[in-house]
Amino acid sequence: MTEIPTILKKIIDKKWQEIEERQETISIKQLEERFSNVESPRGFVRAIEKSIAQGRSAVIAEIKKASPSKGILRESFDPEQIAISYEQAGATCLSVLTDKDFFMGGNDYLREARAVTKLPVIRKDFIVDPYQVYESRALGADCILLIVAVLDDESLVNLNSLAHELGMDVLVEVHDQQELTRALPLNNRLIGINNRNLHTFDVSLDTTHQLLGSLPQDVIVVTESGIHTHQDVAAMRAHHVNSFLVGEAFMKADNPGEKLSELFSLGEQ
Ligand SMILES: O=C(O)c1ccccc1NCC(=O)[C@H](O)[C@H](O)COP(=O)(O)O
Repeated sequence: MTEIPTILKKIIDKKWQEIEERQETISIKQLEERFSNVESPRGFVRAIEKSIAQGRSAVIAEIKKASPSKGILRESFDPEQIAISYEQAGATCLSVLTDKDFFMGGNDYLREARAVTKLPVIRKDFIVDPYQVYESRALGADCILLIVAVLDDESLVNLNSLAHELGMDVLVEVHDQQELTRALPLNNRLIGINNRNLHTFDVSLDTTHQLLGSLPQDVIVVTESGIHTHQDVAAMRAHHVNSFLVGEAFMKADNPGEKLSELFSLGEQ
């Protein structure tokens, strides 16, 4: 029987094509030459540590116009305005989707959002090749996402080391025990537990609750996807999960920043 590719496989196939095309336009050497024109990374992990030390939830507020599972999330989409509203509402960091084909994102959105705030920004994309790590740094990203499900062990180690060498932080994302076992030897400070199964799109917050017991004390857990209510936030905080990556709930609100304040009551913690 022919294997039916999941959306994740389609995304990764398309990524390799995109990388090939971009390399023809601009080389790694040229990307490196751009580093001097972008501000040094802002300290993504440091900002999260600071929020947690102050007893606040560290909210990584996402800017995404669309997603494969939900289609268009927000018709009126202005990354600069959204970024400003998140910063005013007390977000700790920003997450900007740069994938164009499946999320209607863009590299310019990252540049624009970062330029109008002081917040550290993660480039939310599907990173599979060193070229994209250089590109992320040249864009001004403060952190990159590495999704364990789409990387073999060697690539995971190499991409993680390269990002750190270039001064960026890394959010290593897992969804199950097997992926977590592969992620732990990296000794990364930040581990994201994605509550969304990227093959089926099923979302369950139990994913975070179930994996928590397998994490060392010194790891900061970021719970990702499917956070919509006060109860969702409270259940995580009750288990000492204080870092949240939230997209859809904010993107569907008239005012994303107001929704952030309402969901996290940041002034009151
Ligand atoms: O969201 C999708 O449909 C999706 C499909 C395939 C790969 C990744 C996908 N999403 C990335 C994310 O996990 C979310 O953007 C992020 O965690 C925020 O989730 P949410 O708050 O549920 O928008």
